[in-house]
Amino acid sequence: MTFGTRLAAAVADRGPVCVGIDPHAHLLDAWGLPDTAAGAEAFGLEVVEAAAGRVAVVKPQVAFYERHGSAGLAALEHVIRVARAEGLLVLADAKRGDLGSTMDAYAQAWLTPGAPLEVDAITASPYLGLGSLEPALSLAEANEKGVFVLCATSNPEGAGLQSRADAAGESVAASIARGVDAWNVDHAPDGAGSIGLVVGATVTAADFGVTLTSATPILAPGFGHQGARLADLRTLYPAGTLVLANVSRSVTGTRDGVADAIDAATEEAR
Ligand SMILES: O=c1ccn([C@@H]2O[C@H](COP(=O)(O)O)[C@@H](O)[C@H]2O)c(=O)[nH]1
Repeated sequence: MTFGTRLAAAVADRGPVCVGIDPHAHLLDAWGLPDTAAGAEAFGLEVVEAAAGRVAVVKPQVAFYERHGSAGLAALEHVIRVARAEGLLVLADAKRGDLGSTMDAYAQAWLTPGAPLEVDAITASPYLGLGSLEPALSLAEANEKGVFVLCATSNPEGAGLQSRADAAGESVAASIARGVDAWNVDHAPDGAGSIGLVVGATVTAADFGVTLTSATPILAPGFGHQGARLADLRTLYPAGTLVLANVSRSVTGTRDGVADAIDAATEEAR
């Protein structure tokens, strides 16, 4: 079954909340864990335990494991394995992006069955041109995986670049959205696309000239800590779009409160 179809079924079953696994040093400290690979692993496993059966997707932020070197990557591998075994879809926020032949290697690392870091989907950066991501999109399709391409990001610095328009008036973000949508229409005629866009909840897609469609799933970071409200989910994104509403710091602030915070987030999003 394609990633897009699995994602649509999981979101229909468990709702749109995606739980971010971001073991910031200050969170490890608040949880009474060491700022080490072992601490990040324990954090990740506890978040997975709380998320399992509650939400469709978890999103480990790869940077917080990479900062611990090879031990951190081993910890991430373990967290990913346990999450997938628990029936969660795992979207690795790796933001990979490079020229085609290197992009192919990134895709082999993350999107190949049996690879140590195998996940269900990754985030990717189109800064080298959307076409440079093609090897990852093709491998994702062959292996029934997904890729979420940065489009209009939630950070305040993003718009300065992403809203820049070409001579015809099309913004960078709109051109990425159009290209991803065309891929999904071509490759997923049933309408459940496996290639998504990252469109932050702190921005308005229309301000970038971006049209969101039902063919293309959306990863929406920016809820909670960055200021957007889950209660506004349906006004922020058009009806009919499959949206993953990411919450990271706002549900992992206290070690014994993660499950309750996830339940509250799910309720608010509903
Ligand atoms: O546009 C983007 C793309 C990715 N992110 C990532 O999402 C989480 C947000 O964490 P919060 O604690 O919920 O703010 C984090 O991993 C970012 O790197 C984003 O925020 N915006």
